[in-house]
Amino acid sequence: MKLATAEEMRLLDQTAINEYGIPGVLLMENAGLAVVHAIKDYFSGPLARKRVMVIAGKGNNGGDGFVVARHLANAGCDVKLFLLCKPEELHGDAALNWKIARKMNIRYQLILTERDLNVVKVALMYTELVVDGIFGTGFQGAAQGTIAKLIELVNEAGKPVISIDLPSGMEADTGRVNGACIKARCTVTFGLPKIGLVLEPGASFVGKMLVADISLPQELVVKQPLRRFLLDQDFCRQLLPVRAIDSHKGSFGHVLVIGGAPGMTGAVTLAATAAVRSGAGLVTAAVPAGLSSVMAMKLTEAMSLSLPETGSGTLSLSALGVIEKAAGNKVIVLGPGLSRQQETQDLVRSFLANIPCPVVLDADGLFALSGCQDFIKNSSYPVVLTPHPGEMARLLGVSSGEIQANRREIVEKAAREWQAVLVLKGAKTVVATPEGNLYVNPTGNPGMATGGSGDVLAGMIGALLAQGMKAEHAAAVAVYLHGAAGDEGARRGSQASLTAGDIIDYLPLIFQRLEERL
Ligand SMILES: NC(=O)C1=CN([C@@H]2O[C@H](COP(=O)(O)OP(=O)(O)OC[C@H]3O[C@@H](n4cnc5c(N)ncnc54)[C@H](O)[C@@H]3O)[C@@H](O)[C@H]2O)[C@H](O)CC1
Ligand SMILES: [K+]
Repeated sequence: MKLATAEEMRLLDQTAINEYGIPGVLLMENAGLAVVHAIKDYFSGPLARKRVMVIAGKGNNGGDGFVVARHLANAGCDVKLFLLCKPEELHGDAALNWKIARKMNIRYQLILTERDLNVVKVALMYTELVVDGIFGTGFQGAAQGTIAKLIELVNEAGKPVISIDLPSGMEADTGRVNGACIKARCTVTFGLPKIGLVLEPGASFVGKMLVADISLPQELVVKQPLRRFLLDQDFCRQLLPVRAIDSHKGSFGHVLVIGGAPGMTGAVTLAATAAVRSGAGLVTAAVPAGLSSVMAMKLTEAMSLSLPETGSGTLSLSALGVIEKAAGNKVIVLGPGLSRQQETQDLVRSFLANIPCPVVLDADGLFALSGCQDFIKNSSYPVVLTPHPGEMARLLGVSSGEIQANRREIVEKAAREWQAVLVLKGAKTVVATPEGNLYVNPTGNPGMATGGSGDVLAGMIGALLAQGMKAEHAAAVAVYLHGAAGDEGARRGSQASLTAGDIIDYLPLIFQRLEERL
């Protein structure tokens, strides 16, 4: 599903109005009607005598609210309209709909100062539903003063809220919530979902997201050069490699997982097993020589390869020659359980200086990347980086908090500068590409914050890459399936008890769902 920024939505609006001659007031009417439809669904019955509060701001989001108030009044609702500005501050289509609401004698109250909030407190006690038309895509920064206090009152009252276009108090383009924000039961967004609705923390204020058609010409929406997408099953289904009837092992590529260190064989095992379970034709786990017998015990479908090791049993610099020789026609997953031993880190940097095949760089492999991101820029093979916020923070020399507060901007900028596909893990993992595409993943749950989960993802990305998928698609589909498998595991067990191995165990079921209807 395509995602839009506030500016992209405004341009769509303006083009619909200026080139197709669709009056803005018609778009507003359709927006309001879509919200009324959601209200009817909420009450699942006639609206007569239902007590509904409509809170309207001074922009067109408020204008949508006036349309809602009008239709609810017509349906016999007991509507209370609260306006958060002086009527003379309204303009355009919002002012027009305000005048109509006034002509219909819809009761209203101006909420201009904190003193006026007492009326809101009483109304909240009696209302059955609140409609939030305070702020939409025009909102920036943080709600202040009386409006901030009003939002807090609404949230404290605990009554169900339907938000118009966006929960008021969050930013459309980032999902940032810098202060008070409406906690909605449902958000009716118009035309296309705004990016902020699917990024944390904003996504947690949205409730159920409904995308309403407000009669923007579909051909206009389709031809818009929008490059951000919310991942879904259909998107992944159409990208999954088809397994031709006359396929053989070689048809589905070879993943070479390189990593492991004393006491850290589990990471390589998980990555290799996940690659097998994600459709790779062949998988090899390349580990320090001292661990190869352990790996041979732990792996069945995957092969193991002994590499030269340091005195402390980690991969040595002299493994580079073996790796480069083995790299032909493979995809390398470099990092699981690698360790941060100095010589092993030097090995990674030497490898990155002359990348011999598509590579997924994860975990301690990312640790070595710090300071030599430029190596990647010159790679003639695709590179996928899979940092969690802490690893990204170290690569950029900022705090994890800084990363989490600016996930989208940071990941898009880094993908462009480093010329790599960047998977920034965390709640609502985002995948960014050097060309400026962005994929937001809705699957996954906090139970997946468990040791080995990242190794599984790295192996899955490697497997889809090995099957010939474009790097950005391999990363996006793997992220979606990884989260879906984790959701299945949490649903059938619990988030707390979910293990990385569980994620692998549910991959067959998740792939089966994708393969249906192929
Ligand atoms: N195609 C569509 O998507 C349509 C959308 N519609 C609705 O229009 C709004 C966008 O309207 P706009 O007037 O541009 O912005 P808002 O209503 O969000 O107005 C916000 C208002 O508040 C001011 N403001 C911004 N930040 C703050 C702040 N931190 N504190 C206080 N005030 C703030 C800002 O200056 C604006 O004036 C969209 O969301 C839809 O609901 C159309 O109705 C139909 C087509
Ligand atoms: K709103």
